[in-house]
Amino acid sequence: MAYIEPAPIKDKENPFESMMSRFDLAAQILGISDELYNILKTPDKQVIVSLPITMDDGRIEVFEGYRVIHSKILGPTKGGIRFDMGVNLDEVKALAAWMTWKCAVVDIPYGGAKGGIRCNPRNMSAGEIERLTRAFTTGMNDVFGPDKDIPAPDMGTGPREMAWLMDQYSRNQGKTVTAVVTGKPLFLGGSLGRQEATGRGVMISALAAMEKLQINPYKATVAVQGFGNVGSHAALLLEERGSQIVAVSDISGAYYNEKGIDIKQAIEYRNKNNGMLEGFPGAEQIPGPDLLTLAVDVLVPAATEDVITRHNADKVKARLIVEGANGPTSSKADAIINEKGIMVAPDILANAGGVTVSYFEWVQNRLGYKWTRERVNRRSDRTIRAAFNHVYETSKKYNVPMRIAAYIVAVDKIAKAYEFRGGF
Ligand SMILES: NC(=O)C1=CN([C@@H]2O[C@H](COP(=O)(O)OP(=O)(O)OC[C@H]3O[C@@H](n4cnc5c(N)ncnc54)[C@H](OP(=O)(O)O)[C@@H]3O)[C@@H](O)[C@H]2O)C=CC1
Ligand SMILES: O=C(O)CCC(=O)C(=O)O
Repeated sequence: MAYIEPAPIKDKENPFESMMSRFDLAAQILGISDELYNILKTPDKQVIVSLPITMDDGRIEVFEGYRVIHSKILGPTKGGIRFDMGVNLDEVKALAAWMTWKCAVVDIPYGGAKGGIRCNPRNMSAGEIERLTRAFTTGMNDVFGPDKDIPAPDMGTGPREMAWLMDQYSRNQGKTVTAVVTGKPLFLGGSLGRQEATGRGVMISALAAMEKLQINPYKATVAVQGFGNVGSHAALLLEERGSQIVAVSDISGAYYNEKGIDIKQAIEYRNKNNGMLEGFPGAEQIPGPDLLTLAVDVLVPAATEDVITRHNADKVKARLIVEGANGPTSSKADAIINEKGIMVAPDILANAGGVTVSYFEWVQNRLGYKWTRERVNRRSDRTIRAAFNHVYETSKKYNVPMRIAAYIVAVDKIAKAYEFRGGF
């Protein structure tokens, strides 16, 4: 079947619409039935909880928390929890569906889910964040479970929040249940390698794509948007493989040095500077959005959704985009990026290193055993490389861009699972 660009969406895009337009196209190419299409376009479950929290000044503030279970056809559902002011139901629905596709692309036995709380963790004390995390966990007591739905970190959350979640769930159950959440601190059942796993998967995907494009990683220049868990580890690991990271950014702006940024120095600076790059002396500050249109070989958007849009896609100069973030390219931008011949290692492939090592963490928790860092890295590198090759071959087979190929791989697998399980 010939490749057709996704149908343009009339009004402003939102992440759910962006996700759906790619899913629609993959479903059309695969010729999946209307019945199955209808099942997959609607999440299995959407839960919203109201969370009244006593703030440090004695006021009671009410937050809204979400968990969306997209599909459990391939196993218990998996997906991170985001603390951010932009969290809303449509975003969480898109992120949950992306988890379904992502787990299928890397062939791990999970369905997809995602959660979040609309809040600004930067303006909250550790005590307030802890109370919020515990209240959310209790609110989701019937949703979470090591065989049902297993959360993990995402934007604005990390091992600290996962420890509180594990502790609160365990208190509610009257026993310690480490396997209810992944991305935990090492001494509480976390896995070696999970912290850097998403960035590592980005690095492995970038190297695999550079090989296809015949870009020498030792001569490649890279710009990385977002300097949190994913962006900073991706930058460090690509630098270690010989590439020159010429720009990094966070919410304070972008930092550019044509001779290359010392990423270890940037990480140390950020860690001492309240988590921010602001004032970083190793580079010149430029406006944040300019990072996306720099003349580099590789662009790694690793911050948030819809940063490459129809408004700036024609100005992107990179030959390769490796998506560390979920949904950084809007579906309207896809057409422009494809027209320009830019290869995209899509989010549901390139950032799947995180959920892959989360799966290894869950396996270790259930075995009551600890793997070495080498074993974790070896297995996750192998998983991402195999997934990359599968998606690349699929893109050749159907003559479609890598993103649509990744959706085809995922939707095909899930369609078969529904067909074989039946029971409707
Ligand atoms: N953590 C994980 O394992 C996984 C994460 N992802 C995805 O990767 C992305 C980043 O997540 P993660 O690294 O965990 O989140 P973090 O909260 O650790 O980091 C987010 C980073 O992005 C920056 N940022 C946010 N908005 C912008 C913006 N508009 N322009 C530039 N920088 C911005 C933040 O800056 P500041 O600190 O100044 O606010 C911060 O540096 C998300 O899309 C997430 O869903 C995907 C797979 C797994
Ligand atoms: O590690 C996980 O289980 C999920 C990570 C995540 O939320 C993601 O891949 O977007």
